[in-house]
Amino acid sequence: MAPRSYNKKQKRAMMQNSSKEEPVVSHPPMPWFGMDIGGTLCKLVYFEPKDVTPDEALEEKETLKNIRKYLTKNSAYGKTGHRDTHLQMDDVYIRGRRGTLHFIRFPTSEMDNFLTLARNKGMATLVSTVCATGGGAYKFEQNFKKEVNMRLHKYDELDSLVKGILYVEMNNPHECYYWANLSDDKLCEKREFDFKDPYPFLLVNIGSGVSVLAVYGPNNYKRVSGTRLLYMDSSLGGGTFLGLCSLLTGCNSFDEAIELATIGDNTRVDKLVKDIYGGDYERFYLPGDLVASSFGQMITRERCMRARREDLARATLVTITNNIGSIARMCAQNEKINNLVFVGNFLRVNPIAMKLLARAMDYWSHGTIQPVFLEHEGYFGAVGCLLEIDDS
Ligand SMILES: Nc1ncnc2c1ncn2[C@@H]1O[C@H](COP(=O)(O)OP(=O)(O)OP(=O)(O)O)[C@@H](O)[C@H]1O
Ligand SMILES: CC(C)(CO)[C@@H](O)C(=O)NCCC(=O)O
Repeated sequence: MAPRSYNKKQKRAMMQNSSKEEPVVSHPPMPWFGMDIGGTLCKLVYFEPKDVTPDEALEEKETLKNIRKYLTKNSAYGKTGHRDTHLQMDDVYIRGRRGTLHFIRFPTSEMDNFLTLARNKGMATLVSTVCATGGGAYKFEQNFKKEVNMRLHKYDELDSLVKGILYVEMNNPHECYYWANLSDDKLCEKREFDFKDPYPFLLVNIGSGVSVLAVYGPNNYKRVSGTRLLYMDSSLGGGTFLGLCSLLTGCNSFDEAIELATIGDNTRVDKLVKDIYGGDYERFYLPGDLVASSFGQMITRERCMRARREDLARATLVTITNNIGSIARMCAQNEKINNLVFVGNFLRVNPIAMKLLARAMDYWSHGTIQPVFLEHEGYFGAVGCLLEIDDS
């Protein structure tokens, strides 16, 4: 992958929706939202126009003004809604309009409360359509119609994911990074990565479940992993981690699970090669520190009593992450693709998992695979479907 050689302005001109030659089109009415309603989290991307003309401002309905103020002045909405202010993207173009992208998330289980709030804020009085993707775009379609008089324009989640990644990467020079100095935890750090000429790349989306895509070009990809395909079953994902961790530790949130895992020690829970061999299994080059059996120590009462909540959280994180890493590696081998990109909210506030994945790829590929991570982790589907906004 060669060094980045185009500047912000050139990149904008390259964007499909902001070409100067493109005829002026009429846009759907504001507000413009993209929603990715996933199995665990609902991601909402809001485009705030910054090029509003005085005439437009005069015409703007009071409700719309209030909604804009509510969304952009707060960073917490109720008990569970959050705006990720550190991810905000200013000065971006969508369909020739200049504005700011705001990134908001809330648990999908709170959908009823979200719809009630949206209705109370007057959304139902705005004749509006929302671009939506993810399974929830289908599951909650009628609720949107009934509660807030909104028609959902549904888009496929994997199309939106790829589209969103390409758009965000084009508009944010600091989007991609990798982990350098993996062998030394003290020196291990994030470094910017150049994403120019990335094709083909294997895209591993770790949400509630895991989807693996082989991406050959902007509009050319295939889903290579899933239960319906013979050689891979990826039903362990971020949801499995959170589910198991909640059961085992009694934690109440993903953030708490990660905090516990950060101070935990999985070797008090897992059985290592050295627990079995007393050292390395030299004949087959298995180092003593390798996990031979995840949770393998938890077979005696005494060991179970000694394992702390944080150790259980760490062991759960290591088990699930390594499993996902193996699937990614096998897919990469099968598809003969060396560029790997990991996304999805499982990686949110989760450097442990990212470094584990990076180390696993490095180890198994003998240094030929260097996985890339993206700052906007789980928001690409929502961005991608927002870009679909059209006159329909
Ligand atoms: N605040 C959070 N609450 C719950 N889970 C979180 C949170 N932050 C990160 N996660 C992790 O992210 C995962 C969800 O990721 P993501 O939002 O990408 O997927 P999703 O769209 O909900 O799922 P799917 O695409 O499979 O339908 C959870 O399973 C959990 O592991
Ligand atoms: C079902 C989806 C696509 C929803 O985003 C995702 O959770 C997933 O890819 N799960 C893995 C399902 C499988 O094993 O094919």
